[in-house]
Amino acid sequence: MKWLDKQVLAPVALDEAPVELPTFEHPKLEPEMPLTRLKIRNKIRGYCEDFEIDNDGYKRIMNLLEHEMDKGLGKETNAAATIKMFPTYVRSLPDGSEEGNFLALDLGGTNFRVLLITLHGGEVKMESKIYLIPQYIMQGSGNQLFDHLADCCAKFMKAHAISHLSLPLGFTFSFPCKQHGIASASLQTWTKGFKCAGVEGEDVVRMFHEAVKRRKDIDITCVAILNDTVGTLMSCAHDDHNCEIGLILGTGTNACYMEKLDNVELWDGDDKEPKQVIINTEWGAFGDNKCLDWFRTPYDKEVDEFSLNGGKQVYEKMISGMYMGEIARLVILKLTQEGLMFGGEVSEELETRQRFYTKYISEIESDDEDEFRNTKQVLEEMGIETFTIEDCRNVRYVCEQVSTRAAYLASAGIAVLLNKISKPEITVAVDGSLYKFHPKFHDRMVDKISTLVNPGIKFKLMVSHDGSGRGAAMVAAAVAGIHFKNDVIVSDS
Ligand SMILES: Nc1ncnc2c1ncn2[C@@H]1O[C@H](COP(=O)(O)OP(=O)(O)OP(=O)(O)O)[C@@H](O)[C@H]1O
Repeated sequence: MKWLDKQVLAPVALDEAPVELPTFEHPKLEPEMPLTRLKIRNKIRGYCEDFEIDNDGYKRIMNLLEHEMDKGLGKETNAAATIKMFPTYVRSLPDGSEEGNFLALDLGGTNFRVLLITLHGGEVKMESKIYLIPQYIMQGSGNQLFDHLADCCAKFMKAHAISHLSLPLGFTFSFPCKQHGIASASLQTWTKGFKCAGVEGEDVVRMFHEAVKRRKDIDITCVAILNDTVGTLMSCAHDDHNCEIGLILGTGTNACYMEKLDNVELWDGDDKEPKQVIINTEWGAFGDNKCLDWFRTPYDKEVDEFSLNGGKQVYEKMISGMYMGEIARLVILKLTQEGLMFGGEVSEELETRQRFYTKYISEIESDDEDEFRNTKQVLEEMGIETFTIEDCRNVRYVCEQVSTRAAYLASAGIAVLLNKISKPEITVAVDGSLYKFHPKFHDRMVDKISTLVNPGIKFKLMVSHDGSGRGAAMVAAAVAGIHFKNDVIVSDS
């Protein structure tokens, strides 16, 4: 085993100035702790203190976010707004009586899925298959991407012996899009590692239909395009009628909510009842106008600099799974280079971009503090030859700082939406691996939202299972006219 059982202190270069005894609560300090370790912890805290934002700071972030959202909703101000607040053309929520067979596609992050969904008597049956999108396609041409999607659909339909059927399809496409109707959306900008040429500004439903036509062996009509936040909200609202917010905390982050039509100056659809529409906020772009620069750390700036979309998705880059591990890696690397961890020995893996996976943060924060079994495993995987229990404690501290800020930033966003909706009881549907697998994300969010939300609003965060598939089928059901019970579930412009 490479880690050291004994508390061997790493040789560190420290100045000899008198050290003030720390008063901080975490990491817990044993009274007999050697002074050198206190000094190291003090220094590590110094490097991490920019991740700590007090409640006044979070309230300031909320004010900024609300201001940006209002700009996004306003007719005159939308063009210059960073948060686009796209109306989705989904006007009301499912009631469980939707019926039929549907295809759904889910593209938006690490995987592409094709699903066959049956809605019947409030029950949902699903069969699905995940298909990889190779890196060369993620960053190739648009036609290549859509040909690949159509190819996966054809393979799936063949495998399920449904190639001869013409089923309605709901397409969950989780990138910032301006919708022109329920089945028409132009991509505004690629995010989350995608960069296919010739798609930005184009209608992605049209491009998908063209790819289907090019191959001639399948007949698919996309009747609805939606974002994964909308799918998440629809899927959860099927079971919980207080659900009015959809939140994604996965590769990226985004949220949608039900807004009154009166507040949506950009609305160009009909004004039938219910006078409301789901707004896809695309809040990941919050901060792209530099309004959050007052608390961004040098690590955030470096992550941005080395991303495919520099200067964009600033809020997303401080919250979501695609970036969180990388932020932690940069902090740990810096601390090691400063001689504060691992005896100053930097491994090749620690120097490699994207090598410290966000799932490591979940594993490390799940650890039993006496043993640090997961942390030791992660450090071994990171090629760290020699480390102490104190190093494990400090690595965990860094992970906690990075992930807590992410949870609190997402909480500030949710508090803004809860205050906007302002109903006595509101459920927030949440999906995404970061939220589902991080051991403390949910609890930290509940704590922080409780301190930030207006009094009199009760909220619940609820995991929404497979929203991208189920939600897409529910919207498709409404559009395809198979569901007749509701007057209007969606409306086309
Ligand atoms: N155990 C884990 N703990 C925390 N984060 C994780 C874990 N496993 C995966 N992730 C992060 O979650 C992201 C994947 O999210 P998800 O599985 O929700 O899929 P996605 O559809 O790609 O995301 P999105 O909905 O944002 O497009 C990865 O970027 C990864 O960093």
